[in-house]
Amino acid sequence: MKLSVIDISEPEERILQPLLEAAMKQGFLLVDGHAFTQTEVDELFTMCKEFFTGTTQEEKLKYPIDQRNFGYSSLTAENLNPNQSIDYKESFNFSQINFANGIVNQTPNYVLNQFDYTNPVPPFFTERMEILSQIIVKLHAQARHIIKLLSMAMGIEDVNFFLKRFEPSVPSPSTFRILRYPLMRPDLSGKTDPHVRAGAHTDYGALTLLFQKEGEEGLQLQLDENRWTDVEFIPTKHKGLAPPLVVNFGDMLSYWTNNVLKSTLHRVRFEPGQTRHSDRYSVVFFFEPTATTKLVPVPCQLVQDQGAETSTERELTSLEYLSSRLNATYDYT
Ligand SMILES: O=C(O)CCC(=O)C(=O)O
Ligand SMILES: [Fe+2]
Repeated sequence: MKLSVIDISEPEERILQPLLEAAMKQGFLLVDGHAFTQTEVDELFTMCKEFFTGTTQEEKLKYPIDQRNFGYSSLTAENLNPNQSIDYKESFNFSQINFANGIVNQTPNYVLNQFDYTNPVPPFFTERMEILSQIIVKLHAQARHIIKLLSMAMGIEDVNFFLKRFEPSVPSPSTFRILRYPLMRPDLSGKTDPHVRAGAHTDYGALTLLFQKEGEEGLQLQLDENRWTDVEFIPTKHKGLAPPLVVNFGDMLSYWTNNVLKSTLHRVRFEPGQTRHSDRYSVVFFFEPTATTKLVPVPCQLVQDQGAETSTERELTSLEYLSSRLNATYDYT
């Protein structure tokens, strides 16, 4: 299936309607005309591969994922859909990011009151922080641009409504994540689908940005009950740019908008007939409102119409919402 492509370098009046439609109907779209060059994305993927394949397991395990969603998660540690499948992927998450400068593990530790736990950043990444920070700052800026377009498309009176709640230097639970899905997987107790790498899930947060890589298909969406479709690769229209970013909407944004914006079920699966010769790498940015943002329904007609019968008394913050979902996923030890 080909997703709608929204070129954010085009005039707003041309893209707002298709953007809103994709957000409401598919919950997934591709964003072209972004700020990433092919060269920098290639460099980023090379770095990921070097980290996962060039670091010993002993070293990786010095940075176990913690309650701030920072650190390493080993091959079978996270199960997105434990009833149906066992995931087979390893990842490293960076959180507590100051998006004004892209420095990770830096903003005041907003969960320190609850968990006095601080993973350091592995030397592999501190040595490469300049490239990483540059990418991270850009991802945040791109996500802000997309969410601003969305606020215009949704007809929110204050067009800066979202921008004010996604300030770069205010602490947020946003996370930058790199992943490796191994080509081969062992028979994990014979339980369920051996081709799954990441089980069916919806994302927990607001907006997810994902780099596409040619020849690295595997992401699938569920648009109707029990029908999975592959996200097909689509090249950019701009010379020198990386392919369009895959953008999807998570449960928090759906909740915040009384389900006007769709959070779509997706998974990563290597289909048996596919000619795949190597592991798959993935780089994901989870863009979240600042930690204390209250998720009271977004003030616009579209959302109000939808939520006539739901309470507007909600006081849950962005951090509370996300933490409860993450705590249900990980077994932090
Ligand atoms: O690697 C991918 O293509 C998807 C990853 C994903 O869905 C996630 O990390 O939430
Ligand atoms: Fe996801």
